[in-house]
Amino acid sequence: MATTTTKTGQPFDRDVLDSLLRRTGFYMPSFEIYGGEKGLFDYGPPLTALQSNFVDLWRKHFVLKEKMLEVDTTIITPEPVFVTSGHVAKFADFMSKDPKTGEIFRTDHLIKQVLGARLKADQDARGKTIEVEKPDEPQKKKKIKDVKIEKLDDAVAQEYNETLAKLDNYDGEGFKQLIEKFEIKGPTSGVDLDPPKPFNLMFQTYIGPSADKPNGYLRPETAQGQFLNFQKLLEFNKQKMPFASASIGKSFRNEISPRQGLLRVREFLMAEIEHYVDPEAGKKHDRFEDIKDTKLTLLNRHTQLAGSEKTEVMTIGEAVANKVVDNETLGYFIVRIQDFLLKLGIDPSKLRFRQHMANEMAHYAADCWDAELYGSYGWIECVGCADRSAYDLTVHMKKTGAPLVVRENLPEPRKFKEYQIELNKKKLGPKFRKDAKAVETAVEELSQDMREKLSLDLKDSGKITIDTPSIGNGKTELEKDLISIEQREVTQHVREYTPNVIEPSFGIGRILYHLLEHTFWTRQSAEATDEPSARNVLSIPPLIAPIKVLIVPLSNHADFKPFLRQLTSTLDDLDIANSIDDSSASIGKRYSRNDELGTPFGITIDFQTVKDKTITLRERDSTKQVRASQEDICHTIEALVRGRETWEQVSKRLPEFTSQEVD
Ligand SMILES: Nc1ncnc2c1ncn2[C@@H]1O[C@H](COP(=O)(O)OP(=O)(O)OP(=O)(O)O)[C@@H](O)[C@H]1O
Repeated sequence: MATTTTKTGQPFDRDVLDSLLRRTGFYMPSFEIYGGEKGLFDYGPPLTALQSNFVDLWRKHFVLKEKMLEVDTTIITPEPVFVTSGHVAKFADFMSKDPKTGEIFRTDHLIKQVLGARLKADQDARGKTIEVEKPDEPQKKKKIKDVKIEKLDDAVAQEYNETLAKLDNYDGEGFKQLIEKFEIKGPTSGVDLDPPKPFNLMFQTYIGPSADKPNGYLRPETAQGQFLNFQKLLEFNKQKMPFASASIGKSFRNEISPRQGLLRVREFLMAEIEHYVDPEAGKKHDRFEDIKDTKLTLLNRHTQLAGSEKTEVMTIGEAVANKVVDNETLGYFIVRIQDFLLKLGIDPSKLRFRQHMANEMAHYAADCWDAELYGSYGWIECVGCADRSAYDLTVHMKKTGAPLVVRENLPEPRKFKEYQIELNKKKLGPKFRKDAKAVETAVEELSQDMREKLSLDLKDSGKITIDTPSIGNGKTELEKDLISIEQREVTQHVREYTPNVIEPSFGIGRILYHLLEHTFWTRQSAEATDEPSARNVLSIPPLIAPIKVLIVPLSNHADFKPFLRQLTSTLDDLDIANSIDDSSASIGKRYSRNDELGTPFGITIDFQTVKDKTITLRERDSTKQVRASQEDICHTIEALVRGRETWEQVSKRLPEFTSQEVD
């Protein structure tokens, strides 16, 4: 477990938070009464409400503010879509099997765990001090290093750290070599592991009753559904570029070994944006100027490749100008992601953006940064922000023929020279028969540079050789009676291009779990009660707290009932989630239970209320209270929940109320 502290500087204890979350019904293992199923969790009322508030905030922050086109596409996806997108071939993690115990591990996680444990043992051995008596001064004790067998050679420890810093950069062969080099064995058996094998993470399924073999998948991301609707969305946007689509929905990944609670699950809610941008305009962003001075904590790929995790703080303006971040649009979204996470209540000191290393990125991606959050599981990717170039739209267009392109009328006709190819189809068909189409496609895909080179070859030798990976030995020869390549002047009135895509991709469960870790702390000064958990607090910001106000009557006295009814109905009318606790527990205990649920405000109704219609308002983190009329308190709560006023401002404006009875 990584070391982390709460906002008050106390060591964070994951077991305490976990037991709080389970006891108060934030989440529970799915199918628990059937024994449960790894990597599947149900959210109870507090976490479901928190998730809804997250989604609401996300829609306001991104979809509404950025005028995105939100879509809701299907989860069940026919196989050809994921064959074309490359997921069937490549959406895999490497797994290592222990031949003796049958246990299966995700290879990179196993290596990380083993090297991490060795480094920890090394640190313990180096840092541990034992006390020995100096023979000449028996009364004085001297601290010496306890050199244990676990202590690593300096060079080895450094190599371990360097390997861990760039672990995401390895593939199957690389992992195999690491396992051999570092002598990593089955953790329980101690025997050699089978060589790492790729395991595709998609769940396969049968669509319809007549399928005799699996013919579909549950989507592992929402992105493809958005890409396939590109043409319709562009039309909806009146052909105007740039624009973005967005989608919030469930995704599914058959994770090899889901062992990190809510962080690695097999079914999870994602929120994804696909922002389409003209690559020729340098991926500039209209509002970059507004955010260019925002500071970010960045861990770039060069630092990681040098075996270090040292971050640097710089403005996004500097990062883009120095090409640390590839372009303005990518930079704009990195800043908007940071703004969102901070609004949510993420601790800024536990947020960094890490750049992907070359091998870690999909081969088509131009640049990719993950928002990583720090917690008891170490640094964890919670939002990916990738420049996917034109890859997805291009492959789907090639496969289906659908014009997933932008066509723009040029203000002035554009004249330029290009190499054009003509094939003699009368001869091509009979010569290549079933392969003729593949040859034609390979020719059409030749770049202008290649066409120029081949036109010279054709002139010199009367024939050319092109790459045709799906035919014979992968090369095809074409003689000049089959093909001609000429440079011609072209006048263009309409420009046609495939947009590039910048994709911020949020895993909602991972962010929510970190929010809970970041906002959890234990109150030291509370009164002792007979509940062991009484002092735990979740300081979830009012904006997204599941319930905003708890209403507590001093007792069950009938005189309090009309006030309860009136208050709850006023708060309901203001759209402020509230609950009533009229149980017989002491007011202090009732508030403590709600501090654990992250409820930011509490209202007490007491005999003073009956006399003068005033009520008290308590703030969760400070436990301070103010007293005012019902109307004033309800509007104050509204201002606090909508972020129009802070508690500091309220506590200066309204008279403080002190009562031993309440906290
Ligand atoms: N198994 C999972 N459980 C929960 N959230 C997930 C899971 N896999 C991915 N996510 C979330 O979806 C986001 C986008 O997915 P992406 O494909 O970039 O993740 P990834 O790189 O595959 O993650 P990892 O390397 O941790 O498996 C991640 O940032 C994360 O928040």
